[in-house]
Amino acid sequence: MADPWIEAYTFAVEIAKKAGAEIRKASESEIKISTKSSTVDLVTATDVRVEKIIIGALKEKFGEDVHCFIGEESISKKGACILTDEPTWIIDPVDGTTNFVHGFPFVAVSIAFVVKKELEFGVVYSCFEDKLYKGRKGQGAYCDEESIQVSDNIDINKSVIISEFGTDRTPSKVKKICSTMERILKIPVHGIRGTGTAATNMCMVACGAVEAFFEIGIHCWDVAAGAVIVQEAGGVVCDVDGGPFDLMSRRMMCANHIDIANRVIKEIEIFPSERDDGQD
Ligand SMILES: O=P(O)(O)O[C@H]1[C@H](O)[C@@H](O)[C@H](O)[C@@H](O)[C@@H]1O
Ligand SMILES: [Mg+2]
Repeated sequence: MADPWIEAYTFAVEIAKKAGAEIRKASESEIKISTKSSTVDLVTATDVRVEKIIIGALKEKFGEDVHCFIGEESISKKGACILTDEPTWIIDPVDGTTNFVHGFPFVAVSIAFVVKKELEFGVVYSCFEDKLYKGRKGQGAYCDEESIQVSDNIDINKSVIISEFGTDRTPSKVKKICSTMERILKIPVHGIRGTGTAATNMCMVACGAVEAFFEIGIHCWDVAAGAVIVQEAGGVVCDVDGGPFDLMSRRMMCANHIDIANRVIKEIEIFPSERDDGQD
């Protein structure tokens, strides 16, 4: 059967690259910064503008009301995001806004497409590295035109794990994150890393540079595209308690192998995080 979403997939790649070029250009001028949920949750005029460019281009290509959209910058103004069975684009125009503001060169455009609540494809463009990662359900994962696979190492003592501190500085949460990091270091693992963008972190798992990445407090737009890419590269995506991955839960673990995921999960001190869809 012909792929019903091939045109959307191809266009997502095109528009991610265009968006990335806008971000690179914007990094050469003064960056206008504001804050969202906390004083360290940054947003710039570029985040808002690039999201408008992406959604505008998708509407022009596929029709104004044909698809639904969950975009980081449009949703954060409206509140909860509701995922329906309709074809839905999930967009993070600038994943790694703090990096963008500081000139730390890991910033990604993340675009995913979901139909009947199932991820169809994901595109992550790491725009300063000029690397385009993509994954299409059942058709593999690629970095530029090269097929990518997760690491085949299943020895936790020889692994590198990614996690992030996020933007919520509630003391009890920060304590749990630090304690989790300490427990993972003591396994011991070869190291803990973090690029400051969830989308890129997931691509690091997908291409075998690290064994696992997890975070509590991320949003659906940070991880939707990366989730398809990791799965299509042969990895696993699940909840931080080992249960099924839930796009709206703000919790995500991905790994090259379920055994690595489960070993790391043993050390994670879970803390509560409000869901993206506002449900309990
Ligand atoms: O840069 P944004 O799009 O805000 O996303 C980041 C997120 O806010 C942080 O919680 C994570 O730690 C980063 O890895 C993000 O990807
Ligand atoms: Mg993000």
